[in-house]
Amino acid sequence: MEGKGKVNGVAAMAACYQGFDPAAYLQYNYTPPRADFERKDSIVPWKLACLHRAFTEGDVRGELLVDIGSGPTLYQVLSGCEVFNKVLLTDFLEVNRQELRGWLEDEGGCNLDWTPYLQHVCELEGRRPSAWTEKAAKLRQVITDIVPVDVHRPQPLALDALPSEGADCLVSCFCLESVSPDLAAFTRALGHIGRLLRTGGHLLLIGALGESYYFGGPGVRIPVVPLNEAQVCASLKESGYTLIRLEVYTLPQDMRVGVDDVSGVFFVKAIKE
Ligand SMILES: Nc1ncnc2c1ncn2[C@@H]1O[C@@H](CSCCNC[C@@H]2Cc3ccc([N+](=O)[O-])cc3CN2)[C@@H](O)[C@H]1O
Repeated sequence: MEGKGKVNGVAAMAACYQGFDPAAYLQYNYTPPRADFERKDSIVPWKLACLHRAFTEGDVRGELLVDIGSGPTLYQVLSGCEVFNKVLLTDFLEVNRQELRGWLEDEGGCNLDWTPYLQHVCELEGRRPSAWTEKAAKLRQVITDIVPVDVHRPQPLALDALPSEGADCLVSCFCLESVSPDLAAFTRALGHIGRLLRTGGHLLLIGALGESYYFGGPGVRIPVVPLNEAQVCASLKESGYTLIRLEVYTLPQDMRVGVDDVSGVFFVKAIKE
């Protein structure tokens, strides 16, 4: 029964994603108030600070960074692009891969202006905000490809997508809990992506706490497995990671804008044993 339930749950989830609307999703989550660089308690600056610290504190190094479930967003790799000379972006939907290619090709074909994000991360790096053009060029230089991914497959990427030794670092933001029908599927997915990571490589994981649904577009209600910190830590341990740091952001009331029922956001830095 569990096997049958597993297939139906994952297939049903994939069906939900057919209505995903990148432009709406970006509007819901990556514009003010959730992305307000003037507000100390806005969510996006908190996420960017976690990622900046994690990538620059000296233990994360190597050749290849893979972003699992990039969606239509780039913020996940704005710090990592200064540390790795190869960045692989991945997503399940062609509409999201197309959104990312639109930015990469720099012909105005994308639905969000990433300039304020680039400027903010430059400031975190002690650079002038006007260095954002150099950061954009750096990012366009290190992104090697934008490929399909399915975290429910034991091999989430095509076999030729990675070198045999695997990735040196994985980053994944708001993906696993949003594509898993239940906690067991979330934990299995963590294990699947772990197989893409070399032993001793780092996992940087951002996700939602207490989220049971979100809107991936007007009227596109997508179920999410609600997680708490203890479940995240237990799933990491069960999937072969050692936790280095867990940080939690609790949403202020005015960050609850009706596009989901998220109560908090977690940031995890872990290492694959
Ligand atoms: N089987 C699969 N394998 C890999 N990726 C898959 C699969 N299926 C769908 N995908 C891919 O995964 C998806 C990633 S976007 C998931 C959105 N997560 C929830 C949303 C995000 C969000 C953002 C910001 C804040 N905040 O507080 O600031 C809160 C929240 C909470 N709501 C999407 O790209 C899909 O294309």
